Amino acid sequence: MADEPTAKPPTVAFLGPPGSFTHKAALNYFANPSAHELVAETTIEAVVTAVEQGTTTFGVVPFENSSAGSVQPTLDRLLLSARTFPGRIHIIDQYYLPIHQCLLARDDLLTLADVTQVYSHPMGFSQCSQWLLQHLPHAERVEVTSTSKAAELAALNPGTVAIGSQATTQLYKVRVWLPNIEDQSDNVTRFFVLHQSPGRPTAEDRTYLYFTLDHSKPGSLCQALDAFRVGHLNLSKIDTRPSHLQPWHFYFMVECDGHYSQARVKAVVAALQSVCEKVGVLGSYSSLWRLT
Ligand SMILES: O=C(O)C(=O)C[C@]1(C(=O)O)C=C[C@@H](O)C=C1
Repeated sequence: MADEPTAKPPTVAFLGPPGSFTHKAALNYFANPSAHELVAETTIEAVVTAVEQGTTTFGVVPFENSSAGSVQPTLDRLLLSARTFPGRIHIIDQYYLPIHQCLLARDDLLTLADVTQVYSHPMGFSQCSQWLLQHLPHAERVEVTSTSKAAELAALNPGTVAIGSQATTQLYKVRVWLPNIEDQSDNVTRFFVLHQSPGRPTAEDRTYLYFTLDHSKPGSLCQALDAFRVGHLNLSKIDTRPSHLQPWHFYFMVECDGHYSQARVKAVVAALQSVCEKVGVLGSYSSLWRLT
């Protein structure tokens, strides 16, 4: 008798290659390894595309870091998705991961003076900028798509090092030369979990949304922000990103209290719609700090 086809587990796309901090966040969040298949993508944009096109069930992307700020490729790609395919992608949860950066090197590199190039993700460089100025001012910085890609390259190229996670030492031929080189020891990155269906309300939620307005009208931003004051929704984050529609035109990306399914959030979104050119909701998720 032919074997029954076994149901494939849900897939989770993450910024790869394996050994990135996003990989660690995905492993921690989807803690039961046999219930999910983790799939490495080469860029943050590719993770979002996979969720958008339904080739993966979930996606995990870095959103912001406590010392380096917002992860702009994530903001821009989420914005593009919301504008091109409104409602296709939802942020359904957040996850916080402490980030400890290591200087990673091959076994044959013995003094810092011999380092010619340092590979890392732009956020890795930003989190270690003081350390780099002090210890490797002479080395060229080469930005790559992730800290695990950096480790992979440092393993292959003599004279180079990487800034990244200790986890890469089990995957690539690099060792931890120096641990904890981040400028702030309480360095934390917040990640978003993406899915095609919205998340259910919990006891305390936050909503991430965007709007744009007439930049030539005095007080238009004030009017938009006033909708949150009137609706008693606290704001926890605000960014501006270029709209790419015309020069010097921006989208505002805002995180506020509440779940989009609640009347109080819907009322604020309706108020925004009456004063803004465009408004969109990117998702609602628990405001709980889940940290390991
Ligand atoms: O390069 C990685 O390892 C990533 O997972 C990306 C990323 C980021 O974009 O912030 C994630 C966590 C750290 O803040 C550094 C880099």
